[in-house]
Amino acid sequence: MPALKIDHIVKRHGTLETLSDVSLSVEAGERVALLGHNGAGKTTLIKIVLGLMPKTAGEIEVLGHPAGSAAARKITGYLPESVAFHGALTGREQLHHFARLKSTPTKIADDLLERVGLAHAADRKIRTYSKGMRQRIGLAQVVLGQPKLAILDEPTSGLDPVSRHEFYDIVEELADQGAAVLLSSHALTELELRTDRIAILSKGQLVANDSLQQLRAKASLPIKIKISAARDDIDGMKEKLGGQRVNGQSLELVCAPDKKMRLLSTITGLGPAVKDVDVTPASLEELYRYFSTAKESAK
Ligand SMILES: Nc1ncnc2c1ncn2[C@@H]1O[C@H](COP(=O)(O)OP(=O)(O)OP(=O)(O)O)[C@@H](O)[C@H]1O
Repeated sequence: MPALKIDHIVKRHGTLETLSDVSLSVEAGERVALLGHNGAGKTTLIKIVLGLMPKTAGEIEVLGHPAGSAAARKITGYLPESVAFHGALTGREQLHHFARLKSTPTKIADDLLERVGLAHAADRKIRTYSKGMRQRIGLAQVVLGQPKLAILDEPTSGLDPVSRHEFYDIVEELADQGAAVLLSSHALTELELRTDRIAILSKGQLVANDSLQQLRAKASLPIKIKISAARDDIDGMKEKLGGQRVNGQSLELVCAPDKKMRLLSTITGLGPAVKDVDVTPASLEELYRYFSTAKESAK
């Protein structure tokens, strides 16, 4: 049984259909990124999963429990996009409060403050915290309940690169402990390595739902190959291989994925004339653009 099963969900606001027949599952231990333009329907879907907004049609289950039921809420952790805490409480007091609500020993909350890098500020009022520090309290609050499903809405917006990295380490630990993670974000580059599957919503429809590797195979977007020449014979190399000359000593080629191995074998055949080769497959950003616009251009 998947930890989260979203089955043919439809949401209408009056005549406006914001989710059209969306189906998506997340397994225990899996990290799924939910992507989409502004207004694509991500927050609407998340609110329905949490039971905060009624659906028009379809079913959602969290480990077999209906979305929004007490049993589903008990095993779900949620970090909203703009997390708000009581500014007059210290980080420790706030987390102890959550621990009591979740019937968890406060010692675990203290350990988590350390884990999210807030031990030094634990006894300061939250109103003195930066956005990143508040996000860390938010993540600690999610981890505290040992959720079976963690839903993180734009969790890293406003975080610096180091904090983002540490944030994803904790998300990974959560998944390693068996939680299913559904994470909405616009920060595509960081998601490439830190999620197992990518789901793309476009105008309320799920237009992609696969691993990065599978999405690359389906889109079959061109691959970039950059060759650095060992000697000053880049023009000779360009004559043999084609492509564009860049930065004096390098050549950039673009090829279809199924032509890659043949081209690489031609390049290695040039022997010591080639100093280095970089192969860059389609990035998540390029795939995202491809899948979120493919539907529109097909119309
Ligand atoms: N209560 C509501 N009444 C009417 N329309 C709504 C309501 N809530 C959301 N919508 C519409 O539903 C669509 C999806 O909105 P949603 O907030 O889910 O998008 P999103 O993908 O989360 O966008 P963002 O990345 O900007 O947060 C938008 O067109 C929005 O205007």
